[in-house]
Formats: sequence, structure tokens, C-alpha cells
Amino acid sequence: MNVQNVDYTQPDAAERFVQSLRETGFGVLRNHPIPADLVSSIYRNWLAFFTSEEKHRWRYDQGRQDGYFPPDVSETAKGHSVKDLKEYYHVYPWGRIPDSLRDDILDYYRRANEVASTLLGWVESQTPADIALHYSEPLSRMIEDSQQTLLRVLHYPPLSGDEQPGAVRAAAHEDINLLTVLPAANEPGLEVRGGDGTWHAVPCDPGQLVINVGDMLQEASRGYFPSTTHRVTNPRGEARLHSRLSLPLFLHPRPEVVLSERHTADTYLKERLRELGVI
Ligand SMILES: O=C(O)CCC(=O)C(=O)O
Ligand SMILES: [Fe+2]
Repeated sequence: MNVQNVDYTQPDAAERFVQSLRETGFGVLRNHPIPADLVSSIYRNWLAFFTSEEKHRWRYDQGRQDGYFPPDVSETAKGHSVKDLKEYYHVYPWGRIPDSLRDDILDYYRRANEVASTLLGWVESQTPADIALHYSEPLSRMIEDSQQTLLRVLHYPPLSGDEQPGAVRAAAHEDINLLTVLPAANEPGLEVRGGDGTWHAVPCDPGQLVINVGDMLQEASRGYFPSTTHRVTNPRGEARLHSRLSLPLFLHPRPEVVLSERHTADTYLKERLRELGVI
């Protein structure tokens, strides 16, 4: 398992990055256009939000799925029985966002979507012709004007010691969407499973971006791009007392986009959300 760390500004960036996605389902980018201080200010301000009682006023709406998801409703990964040790906030540009957090998070949403669109262009241009002919439209167009693309602000609280046995920050799972764009978290823990079943830390220094393939791209590329299993492990030692923040952007096509003969983006998403028990 060799997740490549690619300089976004180099002429061979598209080729090296997409090869890493093909071989590992993951790629890491440095020298990308998203300002590191925007990410660190988002982490700082949202940590304050998660550690205040105000968050409860922003509880999510079951139908719209925007807002705050407390630890007792957060996800149970497919095939697992214990809930992940996390709470999160679902940001959509059309959704509810606390006023003081709004400008930064929407600025990030816009910038990350712009980078994502470039990356989908790279993926498209590096897909062999016999696979690309099955894409129902250009990959970057699939997310254009999509209202479904989800920015999740994730908070993994410090461990208290009375967690349920077997509970982890994020149990092994695959992402549902096309690609996930993830700036370096403020603490380590993200791991990807190799073909031989062994776990590998995803290298990601501050300021870098991690990108991974989701099930929808795997579906649209007929398995050419693998949606690999990943997890977030519990910290040990003194790090147990640290909060961990991360900020995955899950790129979701417009609902009517055809992914394959079996699925549109909408039928695919609904099937997976039912499995997760969140709808
Ligand atoms: O927190 C992370 O680093 C990854 C989170 C993740 O994999 C997810 O929310 O799907
Ligand atoms: Fe994930």
C-alpha cells in the first residue's frame, strides 16, 4: 500500500495522483490552493461550538439532514453494532449554520468544491477510454450545482474511559460518494486497509489534503477505482485527552445522475443511508 503524496503544482500531478487513487483508493496533495489558516481557524471555532451547550439548539432535521448530530445518534458503520465515538455537524449551503461560523465554513465549502472539480477532471482524463465511455456525463459535471454535496464538521471528543467496549472513533467503512476531500485533521488516526488486510496510517501533514475514492466512483468506473476501507483509531496515552477535528467534503452528484445500469445517485444514496440506519 503506497499512498502517494503529490505536489499539486507539478506537471505530472494528475497522472501520479490518479495512479495513487487507482492503486490504493487514496491520494495526498500538497501545495494545493486551500489556505491552511482557513482550515485551522475552522477547527478552532468549531471546537468551541462542540464544547458549548449551544450545539443542542442546532440539532439535525430528520428530513433535511442539516445541523448537529449528537454522539447518541451518530453513525454505526455498516456491519458494526457499536456507535462511533463522534459527533458532527452537516453543512449544506442551503442549510442552517450558526451565524458566527457561517462565512468561514461556506468559504471553505466553495474552495474545496473548486479543487474537487479540478480533481474529478484529472480522474476523468486519466481513466482508460474503455472505462470512461461508461461515464454518463463528465465526472466534474455530475457535481455541478449539486445540492447534495455534504461538508461534515467532525468532532471526536477526548476519550473518557467509559466508552462501550469495541467502540472506536470511526469503525472501518467505505464512503458512499464520488470522492471525499479531507484536509489534514488536527490529530492522527486515519488508516486505510490494504489488499492484504493490513492497516496503514494515511500520511497527512498539516496543510495537506487527503482524497479518497467513494462507492459511487467505484460504481461509475465499474470497479476500476476502488473505494477502499478506512477507519479512525482511538488514540493512546496522553493523546486520549485530545479532541480530534476533521472536515470531510463528500462529493455527491445531482440525484438524477446515472451512475450505472443499476443506479442513479439518488437510488444509490438511499440504499446506503438505509443500511446505515440514518433514514
Ligand atoms: O476523520 C477522518 O479523518 C475521516 C472521517 C471519515 O472517514 C468519514 O467521516 O467518512
Ligand atoms: Fe470515511
